[in-house]
This record gives sequence, structure tokens and C-alpha cells, in this order.
Amino acid sequence: MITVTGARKNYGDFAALDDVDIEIPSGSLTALLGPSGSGKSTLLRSIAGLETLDHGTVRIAGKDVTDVTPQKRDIGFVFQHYAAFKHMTVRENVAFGLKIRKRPKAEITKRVDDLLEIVGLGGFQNRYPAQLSGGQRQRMALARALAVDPQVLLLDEPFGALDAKVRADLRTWLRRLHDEVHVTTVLVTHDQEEALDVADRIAVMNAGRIEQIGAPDELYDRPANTFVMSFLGTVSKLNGVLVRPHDIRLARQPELPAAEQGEAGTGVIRSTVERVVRLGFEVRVELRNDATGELFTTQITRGEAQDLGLVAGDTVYAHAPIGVRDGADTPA
Ligand SMILES: Nc1ncnc2c1ncn2[C@@H]1O[C@H](COP(=O)(O)OP(=O)(O)OP(=O)(O)O)[C@@H](O)[C@H]1O
Repeated sequence: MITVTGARKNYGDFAALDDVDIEIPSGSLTALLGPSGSGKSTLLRSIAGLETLDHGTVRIAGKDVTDVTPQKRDIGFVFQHYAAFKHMTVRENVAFGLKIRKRPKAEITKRVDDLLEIVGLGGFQNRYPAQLSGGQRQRMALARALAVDPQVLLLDEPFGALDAKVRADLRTWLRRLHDEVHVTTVLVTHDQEEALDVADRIAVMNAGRIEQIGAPDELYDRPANTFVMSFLGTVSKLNGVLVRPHDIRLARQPELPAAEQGEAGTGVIRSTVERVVRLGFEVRVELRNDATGELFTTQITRGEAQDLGLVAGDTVYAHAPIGVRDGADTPA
């Protein structure tokens, strides 16, 4: 367990961390998710000991490490731009921390081989970093961070510099790696899809504070406020209620089934179809709210779209049974 209590960090007048409390359970993969400048890296670096807090404490496995140097915190760290030793092979890079710790040679060889197998670089021991792809280099960085068997693995946008396809692959791979090695991991990302995909817990940060912490489903289904809701996906505002595209239903008639007149619902909104876009199995319908002129979109199945027979210019009646009323913020 990592426990951060009452963490404050100011740069001049600016509060990068504004009284942050967070508990990160042992063995979890927790994502710190938030927009640029929200304090994610500052929090991660404070856990690592690379930043000194103005106030507050950091505990790792029950031990107060607030004043302990990074080297003695028993952590592995991977940055977006990993600085490999260019003149050393992959094997030597990964072995580096173990050599410094003067571990027996046979043990080092075995550990390094095992790790390179785990990160999928089994045949690459003798290559130099310049001979690896960006994704392979980040996997080598992870192997190096894991080599000394740290209690905690801290990842600061480790896939941030890679293209979308490689990122997506590495995400799946990181999840599998985590299921195998179970090391307590904290991942900084500004990409909600990445967080929803790999993390078992997400802490959403905004302006130096944590807005909400929970399992991905929990945050998605029960966002504490409109910030969390908007950050986790596309939202539209209908009659003052924030709703997700999948929650908006369309009908040819304005009558709303009684069962769907939820308290958190939007009521019926007379709209005009602007565009119908096929996205494989689903269809995105772009609509204009007739009363306000505002544009919004909904995503429905192809079957539903065919039943409705939608074409541009049609009048339809939209409603969403669930949503978050704007201004109903209850910051955690
Ligand atoms: N050394 C510093 N001196 C002054 N301000 C700083 C320093 N480091 C960070 N900040 C400021 O603190 C705030 C939080 O920075 P931090 O790097 O933690 O944000 P972040 O959420 O990780 O953002 P990003 O995703 O852009 O990295 C930012 O506004 C940043 O400009």
C-alpha cells in the first residue's frame, strides 16, 4: 500500500498539489488521470522522492518515506523518454541495477533473461538501444525498472511518445505483465481510454486535487461530478443534463415511456437529424436540438437506425433516461 496524506506542493503561488490524499492498494494498477497541468506527474514524482512536498507524508508499505531519498524507496521508475545507456547492450542495460547491488553473476544472468522473456525481448539481449523500436525501448525500460524487484513501479506517460497503434498494443501488454508480476503500479496518463483500458483503479485529477477515485466502471457509471464525467468520454448537454452518446434514445413519437421518465432524465427533445454516419456495427446520428439549435450526437445500433429509417432532415424525439445535472457537482 502507498499512502499519501495531506500532500501540498507549491511553485511560487501556484498549488501543483492542493491537499491530496490517496491510498494505492498493494498489487493494484492505479492510473492518475487528468488534463495537462493537473498535478499527476508532481504526485508521482513525490511518491518517487524526486519532488519534496511542502506538507504531507508519503508511506510505502507502512514505512514513512517522506524524507527518504529516491534510491532508498525501493521503487522502479519509467519516464516517457527513457534514457538508456547507449553504449550498453539491452542485457547490460537491464542488468545495471543488479550489478550496482553487486548480486552474484549467475543470479543476474538468470534474472535478466527471465525479465527479457517477460517483456517480449527474448532475442534482443545483444542489441543496442539504437537498434530497438520506440515500443521495444520502453519495454526494455520496464525490464530495467523491474530488475531490482521493486515494491512499487511508477510509470510517467511511458507510452506517450509512441504512435496510437503501438500504444494500444503496449497497453494490453502492460495489463498482462501486471497480472503476471503483481507489483504495485502507478501510471500517469492524460488518455482516458488508456486509463479505462489498463487500470483497476483510476484517480481523476484536476487543478492539483483528486476529484474521484474508483474502479473504471464506478467512475464511468457514477461520476462524482461533471468534471469526471466529461473527462471520461464524450458528453452532450440536453436540457441542462450532461449525457453520454450511448444513453440518448431516439423515437419517432414524442411520448416518453413512463418507465424512462427518470429523475435524472432529460425529458423529450424535439430534434432534427443532421447526419447519419455508419461506424461498422454502430451508427452515429448527429442531431440539432430544435429549441436551442445546439448540436449533439448519439450512437445507436444499425438495427435501431434501420427500424427508425433515419435520414438527414427528419424530425425525431431524443431523450436520455440517465445523466448528471449540470452544476450538481459534489467534488470528493
Ligand atoms: N519545477 C516547476 N516549477 C514551476 N512550476 C512547475 C514545476 N513543475 C511543475 N510545475 C507546474 O505544476 C503544475 C502541475 O504539473 P505536473 O507536471 O504535475 O502536471 P501533469 O498533470 O503531470 O501535466 P502533464 O500531463 O502536462 O505532464 C503545472 O501547471 C506545471 O506548470
